[in-house]
Amino acid sequence: MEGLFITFEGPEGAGKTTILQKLGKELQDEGLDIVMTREPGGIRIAEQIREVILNKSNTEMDSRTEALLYAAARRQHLVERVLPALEKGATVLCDRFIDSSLAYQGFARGIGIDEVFAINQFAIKDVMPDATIYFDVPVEIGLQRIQENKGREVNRLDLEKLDFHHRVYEGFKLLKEKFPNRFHQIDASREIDQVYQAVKETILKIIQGK
Ligand SMILES: Nc1ncnc2c1ncn2[C@@H]1O[C@H](COP(=O)(O)OP(=O)(O)OP(=O)(O)O)[C@@H](O)[C@H]1O
Ligand SMILES: Cc1cn([C@H]2C[C@H](O)[C@@H](COP(=O)(O)O)O2)c(=O)[nH]c1=O
Repeated sequence: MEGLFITFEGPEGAGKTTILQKLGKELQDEGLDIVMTREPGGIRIAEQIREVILNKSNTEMDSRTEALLYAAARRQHLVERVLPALEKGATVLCDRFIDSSLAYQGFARGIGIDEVFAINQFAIKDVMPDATIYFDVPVEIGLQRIQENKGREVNRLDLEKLDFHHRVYEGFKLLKEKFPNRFHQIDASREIDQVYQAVKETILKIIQGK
């Protein structure tokens, strides 16, 4: 049996983690086989790589090193967590995946979307998401939300200049155009309950249409 691989993508503070956790739990309570996970991280080795990438003191990190570390964490997480879940027929909800690398490292860092796609092909072979829930929110609103979230630790990428975050947003816009069938855009600037309902309806349709 083959499961469904659904990724959540978008700029900082869009609400991906909050909605993924709440919806995943609700769907589990309804009896669906849901696996919730995140990138970079989700399993021990990838969490260790996450610490290296996001550590605020690693300011000297080269962009290509950064791209390779994300791809390495992705490979390990895919093999250890995502593929076994898909093989047993689960629906995997994953907080970020390859599109974040394409938007952040490929576009915003300026390495190039095609080049970053190529190193990720080495990591993921042909495993792409079945669907991507894209949380569309203006950069300033997302950044304000994370500033107001006092429980969240500020990481190295949060500290990038506003211009970088605008390029990330532009990068995601290009990806929406490149993958129109896979990307399901949600207006994430709305009240959290409205965003939640929209994401839930979208995901249920995807699961029912499987
Ligand atoms: N629609 C919303 N309206 C207002 N606040 C929101 C909304 N969605 C999420 N938040 C709040 O914004 C903050 C960031 O949310 P969350 O961590 O879910 O975003 P994220 O997309 O996972 O961010 P990042 O990728 O930067 O970690 C949290 O404090 C959360 O409670
Ligand atoms: C997977 C992935 C992530 N990033 C960036 C995006 C965020 O700034 C951090 C992850 O933090 P979060 O709070 O868990 O969202 O990493 C990236 O630049 N490239 C990637 O491939």
